[in-house]
Amino acid sequence: MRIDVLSIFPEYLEPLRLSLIGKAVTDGLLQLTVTDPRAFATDRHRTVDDTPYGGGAGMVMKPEPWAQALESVLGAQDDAAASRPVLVVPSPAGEVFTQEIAYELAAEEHLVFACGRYEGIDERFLEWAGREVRVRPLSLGDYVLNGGEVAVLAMTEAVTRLIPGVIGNPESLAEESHTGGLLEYPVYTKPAAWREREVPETLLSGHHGRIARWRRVQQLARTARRRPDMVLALDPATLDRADLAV
Ligand SMILES: NC(=O)c1ccno1
Repeated sequence: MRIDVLSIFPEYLEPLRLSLIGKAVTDGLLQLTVTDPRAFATDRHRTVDDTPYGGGAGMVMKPEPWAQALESVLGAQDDAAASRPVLVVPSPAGEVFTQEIAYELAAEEHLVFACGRYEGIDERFLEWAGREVRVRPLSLGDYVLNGGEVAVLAMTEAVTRLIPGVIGNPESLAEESHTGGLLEYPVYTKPAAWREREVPETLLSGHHGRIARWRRVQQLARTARRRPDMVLALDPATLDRADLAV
């Protein structure tokens, strides 16, 4: 997978060089670049924003530096790419990013993230880009950040960890929250007794069937308590008779 990030604060993306994502790059599982649209601003002050037409507070990012920054990374892509890249635009006005979308994006060959700032990027840039790429405004949630960089860090981690070979043990992906429509069960490790608190005895039983059942019940109960919306969205076909007895 190739990921290109467009940001006027490239240093914000340095954490992507660390840990599992950094290792995915060194292992050749991920190509990662960061491009600053300010490099394509032609005036003496390298201006990338201006006042909004129609008035209003704040500044809007000018389309031309973004268009040239996008052209520079599309020009560098492997022409053999089977499908058009996805341009993810982090925005509070976007579709809410979910684990399901993370899996969708992890299946793509080429992602470009455009980290807008201020009041956003001139809409004509997104319309123009739509000729070459699939534009996808995405939001981390119903709140507003100062820019897209923090969202890109989160989305990039959520996506790249799903790329085969990035996570050491792919089985650990199978029982995570939001996989299968439920939140994950509580986890425990040594010591068995800690500050007068014991590990649930089922987990010490060695009885795999009982342990699996206990975990499933915990998932259902935790999801019902914390995210009743997810329970309502469950596909009844994924529930078995024992689940309905919870
Ligand atoms: N909610 C978000 O993802 C966001 C991105 C930029 N500002 O807010």
